[in-house]
Amino acid sequence: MTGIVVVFDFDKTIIDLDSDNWVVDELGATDLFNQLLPTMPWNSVMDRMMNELHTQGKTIKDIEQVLKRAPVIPRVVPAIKAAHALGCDLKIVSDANLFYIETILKHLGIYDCFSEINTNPGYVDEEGKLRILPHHDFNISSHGCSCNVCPPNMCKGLVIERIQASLAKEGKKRIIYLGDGAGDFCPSLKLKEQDFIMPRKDFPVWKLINENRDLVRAEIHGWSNGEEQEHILLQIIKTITIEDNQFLSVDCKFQTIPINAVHDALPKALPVPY
Ligand SMILES: Cc1ncc(C[n+]2csc(CCOP(=O)(O)O)c2C)c(N)n1
Ligand SMILES: [Mg+2]
Repeated sequence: MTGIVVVFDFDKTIIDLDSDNWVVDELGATDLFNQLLPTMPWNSVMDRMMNELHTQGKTIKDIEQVLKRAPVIPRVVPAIKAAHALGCDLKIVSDANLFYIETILKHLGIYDCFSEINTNPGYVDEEGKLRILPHHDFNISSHGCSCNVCPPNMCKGLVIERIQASLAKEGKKRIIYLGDGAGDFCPSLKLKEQDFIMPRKDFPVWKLINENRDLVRAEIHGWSNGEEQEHILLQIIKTITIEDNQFLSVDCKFQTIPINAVHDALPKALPVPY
């Protein structure tokens, strides 16, 4: 374990579009979706749309097939696998829903790379209908965030604060956060000096961060495409790992390996220290 937590947004950070719009558009329900949107919160529209699609005879299988065709940002899957293999703790924080995210991550073979998915609950009910519920039930109370950007159903900043509170106990030290949307601005403000924010360039979070640079304590590293995302993420992980092991590393022919990794790789019979 590296002591690094990597937090990924999902839509437009792992896949290259908004999963809600993708499902609605691909199943031919765009017009109804657009009619409903001015009348109720996004989250409630999605639940209602799933009800409509079920009534029209669209099955969970149909929805799964559409999700499995969602375009993935190139190089993101190898980047996630590499970050996991390097010992980072990977988590998702997303305003999509659990059913969509689990279906896509399993399809891509990276579901097991993540220790946590924080999102809107999504499950198939006894009638075979997909239900989508808010992460935070705004009918009972507001989540209380005053940043003016978070949607009523989810404040990602509160999720990050909960993750931060658990880090100290687990001995983890630093967060790398990747996101694109306005909802990723609030968690950016919660990150500390030792953390890293990776906003997608020219997307809403990029604009918000640039307008509020003095409020962001974390180091900012923008990315424009999957190749850049992969390169920057792995570079940050390597830099942190080297910093943390600067007195405890050996130079091998091709790369620097932390001494504890070398130790773990040696036969157990060798005397320690060797
Ligand atoms: C005012 C307003 N307009 C639209 C939306 C909905 N919305 C926008 S981006 C997105 C995907 C987020 O997934 P991820 O967090 O994985 O990027 C969703 C569900 C909203 N909540 N508020
Ligand atoms: Mg997003």
